[in-house]
Amino acid sequence: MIDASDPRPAGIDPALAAALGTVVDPEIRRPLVELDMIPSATLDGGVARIRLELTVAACPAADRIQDDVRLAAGAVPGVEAVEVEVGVMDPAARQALVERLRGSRPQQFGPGTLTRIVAVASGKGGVGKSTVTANLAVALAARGLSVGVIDADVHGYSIPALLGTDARPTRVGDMMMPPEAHGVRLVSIGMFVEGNRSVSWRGPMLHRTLQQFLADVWWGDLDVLLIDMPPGTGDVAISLGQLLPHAEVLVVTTPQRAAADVAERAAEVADQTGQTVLGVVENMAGLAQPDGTVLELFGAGGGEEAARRLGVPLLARIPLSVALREGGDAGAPVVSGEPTDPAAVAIAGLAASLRGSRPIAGRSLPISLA
Ligand SMILES: Nc1ncnc2c1ncn2[C@@H]1O[C@H](COP(=O)(O)OP(=O)(O)OP(=O)(O)O)[C@@H](O)[C@H]1O
Repeated sequence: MIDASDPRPAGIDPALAAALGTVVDPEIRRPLVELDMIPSATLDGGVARIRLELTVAACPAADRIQDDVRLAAGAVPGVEAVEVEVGVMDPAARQALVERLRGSRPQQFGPGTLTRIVAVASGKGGVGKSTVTANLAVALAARGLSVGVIDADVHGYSIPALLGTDARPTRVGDMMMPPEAHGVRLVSIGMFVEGNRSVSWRGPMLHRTLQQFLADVWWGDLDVLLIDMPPGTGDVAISLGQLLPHAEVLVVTTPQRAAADVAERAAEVADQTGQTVLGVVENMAGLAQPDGTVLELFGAGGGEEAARRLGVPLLARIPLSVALREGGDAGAPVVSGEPTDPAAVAIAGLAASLRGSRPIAGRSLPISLA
C-alpha cells in the first residue's frame, strides 16, 4: 500500500528513491514503484541492489525496463555498481495490481471520459478508411497526443499491417496491454485469430469482443481513440453505437457523386444511436500530374455532396497518392515517412482540424494506486 504523504515504498533506499521513481513501465505507463514492481532497492557501499518484479514472465518490455532501472540507479551519486535481480510477480500480486488499475478507471470510456472517441466509417469497402485511420492516428501522435486505435474491421482487419507490426497484446491477469507502433497503441481483431484467417463471428461475439477492447485493454490516459469500423452498417456499427453513444463518427468517401448515397447510409446508423457525425473525408481525390493538370480518376464532388447532405463539414480531401499506398503496403505510414507528400499534408491538416474542433483532454486523469 502506498502512503499518499510519502510515495516511496518502504523497501527502497531513500538515496535511490527519486531516481527509481522516474522509471515508468512502458506498457502500463506508470512508475514501477507505484506498481509495486520494485519491492526492494538497497544501497550498500556503492552497490545498488534492486529487486525487480515483472508483471508477467514473457513481458516483451523486460529488457527495456531492466536497462532503464540500471540507468536510473547508476546515475545516483555514490552508486558504483547496480545489481538487478529480476523476478515475476506472484499471481496474487498480479491480481492485486490488475484490480488497482481497474479501480483507478472503472469505465475507461464512459460518458464522462476525457478521451475523444472517433469511429471512422464508410458506406462501402475499399475507399481507404483503414489507410486514413492509421495515418490519422500517427499524425495525431506526432502532434503530441496520446492515441489509441481499435481495429474493429472484422473482415478487413489491416491496421497492424498498415502500422508495420505483428505484435500481440501482453496479458497481465485478465487485462491486456496493447502493443505500440509509430507512437500509437493498437488492438485488432486480427491479433486474436490464427494466421491470416477470416473472421466469421456473429453479432453477440463481435459485441463481446468490442466490449473487451474497451474495458479489458489497459489504454492508459488517451487523448484520442480512433476506431476503424467495418464498411457498411452492420453489427459492429450497431454495437458500437450502443457501447459508445457519445462517440463521434468520421465518414470516409470517394469523390464519385454516387458515393455520397452510400456515405449517407453509414452516417444514418450514427444518427440512430445518438452519435454525432463529425465530418466527411474525401479520399482518392484528384492526382496532380507532372504537366500541372489533375487526374480525377474517381470523379469529383462526392465529398462535398456527402457533407452537404449530412449537414457537416468536409474536413479533408486526400488526393490519390502512390506514396500513401506504398507506405501502407510497407507498414510505414506516409505521414511520418514522406510528410511532404500531398496526401500526408492533407492528413496532417485533418489531424490539426480534429484537435482544434473540441478541447482534447491532453492531461492525465488524477488516479491513485494506493
Ligand atoms: N489516397 C489514396 N491513394 C492511393 N491509394 C490509396 C489511397 N487511399 C487508399 N489507398 C489504397 O486503397 C486500398 C484500399 O485501402 P484501405 O484498405 O485503407 O480501404 P478500406 O476502406 O479500409 O477497405 P475495407 O474497409 O474494405 O477494409 C489500399 O491498397 C490502399 O493503399
